Amino acid sequence: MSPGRQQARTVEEHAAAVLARVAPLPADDVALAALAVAEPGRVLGADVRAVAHVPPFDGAAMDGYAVRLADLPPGGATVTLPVVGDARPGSPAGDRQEGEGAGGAVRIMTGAPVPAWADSVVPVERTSTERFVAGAPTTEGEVTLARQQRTHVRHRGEDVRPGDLLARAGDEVTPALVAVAASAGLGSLPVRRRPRVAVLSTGSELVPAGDDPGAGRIPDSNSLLLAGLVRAAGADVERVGAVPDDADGLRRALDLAVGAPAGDAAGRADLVVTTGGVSAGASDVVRAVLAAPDARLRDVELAAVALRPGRPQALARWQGVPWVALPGSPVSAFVSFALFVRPALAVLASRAPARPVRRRVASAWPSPPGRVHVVPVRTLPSGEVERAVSPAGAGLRAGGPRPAVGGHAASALLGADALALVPADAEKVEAGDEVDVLPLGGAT
Ligand SMILES: Nc1nc2c(c(=O)[nH]1)N[C@H]1C(S)=C(S)[C@@H](COP(=O)(O)OP(=O)(O)OC[C@H]3O[C@@H](n4cnc5c(N)ncnc54)[C@H](O)[C@@H]3O)O[C@H]1N2
Ligand code: MOO
Repeated sequence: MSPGRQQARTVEEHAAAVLARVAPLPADDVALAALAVAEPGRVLGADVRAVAHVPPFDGAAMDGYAVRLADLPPGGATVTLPVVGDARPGSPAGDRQEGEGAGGAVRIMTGAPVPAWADSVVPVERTSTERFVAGAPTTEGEVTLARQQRTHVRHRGEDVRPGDLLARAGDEVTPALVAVAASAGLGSLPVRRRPRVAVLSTGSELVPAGDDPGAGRIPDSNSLLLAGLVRAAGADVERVGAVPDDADGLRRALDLAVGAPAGDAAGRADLVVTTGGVSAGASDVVRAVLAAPDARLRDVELAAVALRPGRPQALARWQGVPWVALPGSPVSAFVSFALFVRPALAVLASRAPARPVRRRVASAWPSPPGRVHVVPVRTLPSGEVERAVSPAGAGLRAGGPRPAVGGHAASALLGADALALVPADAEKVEAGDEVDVLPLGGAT
């Protein structure tokens, strides 16, 4: 289609068009220590299998004496055995001759290898010694003990064996997986690179947050919003900030945003997300850049999506990097991120995307038909949802009892934990209706 014409689309069609532009990133081996300390939430690029036995040897599960069951009388009668040695954690069981000490008792601490001839550990509190004194030399020459019900030996490989599946491709790396992988002989895991996302907002009215805006200007909130949402979705963010409505300025900012020159994958963005400038205005700079031929620009799609808020959308590639252009109104940008960008980040990272769930509505709200109406909601303790308002109720001021609606009324997001997706043909939402709700997973 010609880049000047908007294509009418459903939400699903536009989401599919975004996903068609991204693919899972490659996986690299990353050291377990780095995953534990600095890289939470990475996703596996391949199945993970154990390479070693856990436990790696037969070891004591109790502090006590390692003995041979055959040397203890059945029926609970006691026997006195000579103490023939010590086995401490970290000392190899193999440093004694095979069979050396057999018929005696070896003082053994939890985690130490059990001598090859022994098959049972009697806890110290069940013996004549009663207790070991930490740090003190152990000198007793003999010990009186009896056969126990349990052997208190952890057997080699009883938990994990080489080749056992520990986690599947697509699973998130958790602290427990890092720990179990370490025990099972691995030093690293194959994880997908985190997506790198460049975000920038467009608009000559924008000033950096905290600056005095002056007449007719407003603080740039979208580049902060997008940066935070990208981070919350587990990707790395490069925030370029706000760019005025000047086509050449936007082209330069896009060059900066995509990063290193084509061909140098390291440091290059995987996705560029912009806000603003996609509707029909004379100063809509994204539209202007998308309409003019440029060797850096490819695969332009302008879409009018049946979505409220968030109708005007655009897609392209800049220097080969997928570019998702969202509308500028803050709630429109938020909703568009949840519906179109977050799923793309899930594909890049090889994660399962967030799926809508069905929720009952606690109290009615109006819903203009014609487009999918996305409503910030909060979940009540009962599991029902109600329309979100800001903590101060500020959104309620505009039209009496009804919250202010539309792409500009962002304060309702402060009270939201999910987005209700009301179908395009619904004229109202009544208490007791069930609606699809997309959980925000803490990312608002
Ligand atoms: N004639 C038409 N006008 C508009 C249409 C249309 O179809 N025909 N669509 C409307 C809809 S729907 C939306 S949504 C907006 C989206 O327009 P743009 O993407 O071009 O966004 P802007 O015009 O740049 O900004 C819209 C609004 O949001 C404020 N804004 C923009 N960027 C930021 C930012 N970084 N931080 C805070 N606020 C921002 C901006 O000042 C405007 O108030 O177009 C409608 N118009
Ligand atoms: O669709 Mo606009 O995104 O109404 O606010």
